[in-house]
Amino acid sequence: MNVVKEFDYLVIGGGSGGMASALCASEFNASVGVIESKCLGGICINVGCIPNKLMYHCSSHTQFIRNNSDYGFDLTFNGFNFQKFKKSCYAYVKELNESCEKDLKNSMIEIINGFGTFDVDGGIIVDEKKYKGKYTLIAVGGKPKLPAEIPGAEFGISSDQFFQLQNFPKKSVVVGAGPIALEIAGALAALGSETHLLIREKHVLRNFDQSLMEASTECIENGPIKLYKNTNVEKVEKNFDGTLKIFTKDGLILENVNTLIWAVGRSPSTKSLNLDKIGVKTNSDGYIIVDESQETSTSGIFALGDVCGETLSLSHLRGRLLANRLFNPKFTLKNCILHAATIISFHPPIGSLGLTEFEAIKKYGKEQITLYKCKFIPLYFGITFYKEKCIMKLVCEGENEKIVGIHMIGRGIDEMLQGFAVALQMGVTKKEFNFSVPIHPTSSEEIVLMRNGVKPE
Ligand SMILES: Cc1cc2nc3c(=O)[nH]c(=O)nc-3n(C[C@H](O)[C@H](O)[C@H](O)COP(=O)(O)OP(=O)(O)OC[C@H]3O[C@@H](n4cnc5c(N)ncnc54)[C@H](O)[C@@H]3O)c2cc1C
Ligand SMILES: NC(=O)c1ccc[n+]([C@@H]2O[C@H](COP(=O)([O-])OP(=O)(O)OC[C@H]3O[C@@H](n4cnc5c(N)ncnc54)[C@H](O)[C@@H]3O)[C@@H](O)[C@H]2O)c1
Repeated sequence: MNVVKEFDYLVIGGGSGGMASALCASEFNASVGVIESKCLGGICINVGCIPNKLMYHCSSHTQFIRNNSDYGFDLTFNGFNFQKFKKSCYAYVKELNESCEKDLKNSMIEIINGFGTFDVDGGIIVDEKKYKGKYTLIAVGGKPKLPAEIPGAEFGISSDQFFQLQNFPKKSVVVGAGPIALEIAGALAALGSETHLLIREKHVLRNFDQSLMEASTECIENGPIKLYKNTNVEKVEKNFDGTLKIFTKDGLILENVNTLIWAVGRSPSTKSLNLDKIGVKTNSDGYIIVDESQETSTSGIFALGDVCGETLSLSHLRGRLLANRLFNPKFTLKNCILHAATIISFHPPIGSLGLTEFEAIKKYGKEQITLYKCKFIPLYFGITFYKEKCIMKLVCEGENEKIVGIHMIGRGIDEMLQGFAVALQMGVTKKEFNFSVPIHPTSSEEIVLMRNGVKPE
C-alpha cells in the first residue's frame, strides 16, 4: 500500500499525552498528524479526570449543605437532579472536545479520524490509507479491566459507562481499592446512594504512602461508605427487575443493587496495533517498554502515557520533553528526575507527590531518610459539628534533608500540591521550607511549620 502522506511527527492517539506532544512539536514547525479513533481529549476529558472531578465538585455541595447551619444559614434542601448535572457535564465535555480540535487546527496539525494499525514498514493504516512519520508516537492509552473470570461480571459497568447511567443509583456497589474506586464511591455516597465498597485486602490505596493508605481507609470507615475488607466477589446475578444480587466468597450477599461498578485496574490498548509487525516490545502485561527517551525497541517509534503504564502527570510532561528533544534544536535539558503527582478527588481529597516512604528507603537506604508528620483539624471545621482531619507528611533524604516526597489528605490539599511540585522539581530542602513565609491562616502553612523530624521505624 502506498503512503498517502508523510509527516515529521505522526501521533497515534489524541488523548492527553498525544495531544501535548503533538502541540509542542508544532511549535517547532514540525508537520504533525494526529490519528484518533474516538473523541479528542482521550480518557481524561471524555470519561476520566474531567467528568470525575465535576462529580467531585457536585458532591462537594452536599458537604456545604451539611455544614451550612453551623455557619448560620437556614436553607431548605429539595433534592439533587442527576439528569441536569449530567447534561451540564456532557455539554462541558463537548466544549473541551471542540477546543482540542480547535487547538490542533490552529497549530496546523492534521486530524486523521479512525482506528490506526501499524504496517510492516512502520506506516500506520487508517481506513485503507497509509500515513508515515519520520518519528512516530504511540499514545493510545488503555481501557478498563473487567474480571471476566467472575460469573455475571458483565452485569457490572466500568468507569467508562458511569456517565451513561440513566438514573442515579439508589444502591451501588463499587469493587476495587484504587483511585477510581475511591473517586466514584466517594461521590456516589456523598450524593446519597447507599454505597458499598468491596476491597480484597485490609486497606485501600495500597500503592500509596502508608500514611495515606491508613488515613484514607480510616476516613472511609468513619464516613457514609460501607466498607468490606478482605472480600472477593464470587458471582453476580441479575434479577427480573434489573437489580443485581452480588455474592462474595465469604458468604456476604448484597441484594437489590442498582449499579455495580468494577474499578479493578486498566490494561493498555496495544492488542490491535500490530506491534509485533514492527518489533515494538511489550512487557508481560502488554505495556510498551521504552527507554529514558521514550523510545521503544524500534528506532524512531516512541511511546508514552497509559500505554506505558505511567500516570497522566508524567505523560504530559514527557510528551513535551520528547517533542523538544526531537524538534527543538535549542533544547539542551538532559533527562532529569521527574516527581510523579496524583490527586484523588475524594472527600477529603488525597494527594501524593514524589516518593513514598517505602520507595525512598528502597532508593536511598533507611538511615538517609527523615520524616516529618502533622495532623490537625483545618480551620473550616473549627466551628462545624462534622470534623475532618488533615494529615501531612514529608519524606526527606540525606543530611541536607532534600524533600523527595509529600503526602497529604485533607480539605483543599488538591489545590495545594502544585506549588510544592515546583519546589520539589527545583530540589528544595526542609531548611528552605523552614525559612519560607507561612501564609496564615491556611492549612498549607502547616507544611512549612513542621518540626522534629523522625527516622522511619
Ligand atoms: C475515571 C478516571 C479518572 C481519572 N482521573 C484522573 C485524575 O484526576 N488525574 C490524573 O492525573 N489522571 C486521572 N486519570 C488517568 C488519566 O485519565 C490517564 O492517565 C490519561 O488520560 C492517559 O492519557 P493517554 O494520552 O496516555 O491516553 P488516553 O487519554 O487514553 O488517550 C488515548 C487515545 O488514543 C485513542 N486510540 C486508542 N487506540 C487507537 C488507535 N489504534 N487508533 C487511533 N486512536 C486510538 C483513544 O480513543 C484515546 O482517545 C483518570 C482515569 C480514569 C479512567
Ligand atoms: N486522581 C487520579 O490521579 C486518578 C483517578 C483515577 C484513576 N487514575 C489512574 O487510573 C488508573 C486506573 O485506576 P484504578 O483505580 O482502576 O486502578 P488501580 O490499578 O490503581 O487499582 C485497582 C484496584 O482494584 C483491585 N482489584 C483488582 N482486581 C480485583 C478484583 N477482582 N476484585 C477486587 N479488587 C480488585 C486492586 O487490588 C487495586 O486495588 C491508575 O493508573 C490511576 O492512577 C488516576
